[in-house]
Amino acid sequence: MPIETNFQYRNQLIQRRIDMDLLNRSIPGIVIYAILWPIIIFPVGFHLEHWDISWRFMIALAGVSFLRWVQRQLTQLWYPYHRRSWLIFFATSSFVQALLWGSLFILAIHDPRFEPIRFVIVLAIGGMASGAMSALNPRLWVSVTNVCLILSPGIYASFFLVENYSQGILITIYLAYLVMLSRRSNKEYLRAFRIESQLESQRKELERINKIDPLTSIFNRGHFNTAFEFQWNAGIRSQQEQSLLMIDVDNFKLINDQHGHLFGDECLIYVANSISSAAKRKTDLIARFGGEEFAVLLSDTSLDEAHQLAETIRVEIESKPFVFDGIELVVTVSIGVASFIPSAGINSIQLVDNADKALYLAKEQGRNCVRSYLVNPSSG
Ligand SMILES: Nc1nc2c(ncn2[C@@H]2O[C@H](COP(=O)(O)OP(=O)(O)OP(=O)(O)O)[C@@H](O)[C@H]2O)c(=O)[nH]1
Repeated sequence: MPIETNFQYRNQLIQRRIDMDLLNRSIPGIVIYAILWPIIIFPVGFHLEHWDISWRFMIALAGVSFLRWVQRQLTQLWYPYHRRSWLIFFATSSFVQALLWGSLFILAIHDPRFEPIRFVIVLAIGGMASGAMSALNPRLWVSVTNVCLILSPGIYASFFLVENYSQGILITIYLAYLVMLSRRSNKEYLRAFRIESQLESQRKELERINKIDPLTSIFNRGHFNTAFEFQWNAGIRSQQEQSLLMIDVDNFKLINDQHGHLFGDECLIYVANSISSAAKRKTDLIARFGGEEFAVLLSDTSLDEAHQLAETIRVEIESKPFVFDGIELVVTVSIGVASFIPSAGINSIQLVDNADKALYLAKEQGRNCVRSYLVNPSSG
């Protein structure tokens, strides 16, 4: 993936995670915003005396909560296709609900009909503002706007409708305190989030390093063993033939001795690349098995097909001289091939043993050749 696309993708994942945190943290609010009003008015019988305003607020608050609940249910279908409209709907619906409570705040402060429930409304609004601040914190603009919409109508009513300045100042200080707190917790949230993402990418990198041979950048033996075991067991179910190539560089000790270890290392990289360019199927598992030995596991491949591929690899390596540091060298490999249809009675190690035996035969019979393990391997 190009760096820019990778960055965009990572950024998308981060935005998605933040939005889902926002959604999940706001779920309790969906219920609380809707049920708080009936809890306040029913016990004191406010709805009997002022049924008109009571029912209007009840329907409005429950309606917005219902829409927010519907959005939550549709998130899986909606969010991936149109994140922007999802976020706008989320913010608008929570702002409308905050504004409804803000209007109740004005009424509680200056409308005499609200006298019996004034204290409870103020208490509920104070709690709700601080709850909204922490729940909506993943997006600072959503939490700050929400808190402002809940509390600023109370500030307006205190200063301009009932001229209770100390009350107005108190609510203003409370609002400023919540905004400051909101900024701080948002910073902490993002910091924790960044640390978590860094740890996650470090974990993935470690996992990758654990699987990869640092010299040749193909899989190492540890990963090969795990993947081989997995593929073998899958083969027992599917009854697909599994073939294994064991590839060994010929006279590699001599190459090292004559041209040095650095040259030898580059030579191993060259061989690994040549094998990778010949064994192209996504299911081919290529690994460095040991020093100058490589293994290729081919699933759903017969012995004949594996032998052909081994021959292609051998010819490919032999035909293009390896050049490093001005030195040109013809490198050759010997390859042992073995094949099995996995069954519960056969240990996967048997396939490795057979491929090793065939490799040994190839070395014995002059190197730079391919030998297959048959019932009688010498007939390969
Ligand atoms: N440069 C380098 N050499 C390595 C590495 N791993 C193993 N070797 C060397 O590979 C050589 C393998 O030698 P041998 O096992 O005798 O095999 P060979 O010389 O290839 O002989 P045949 O396999 O019989 O053709 C040893 O000298 C190891 O030190 C490595 O990562 N880099």
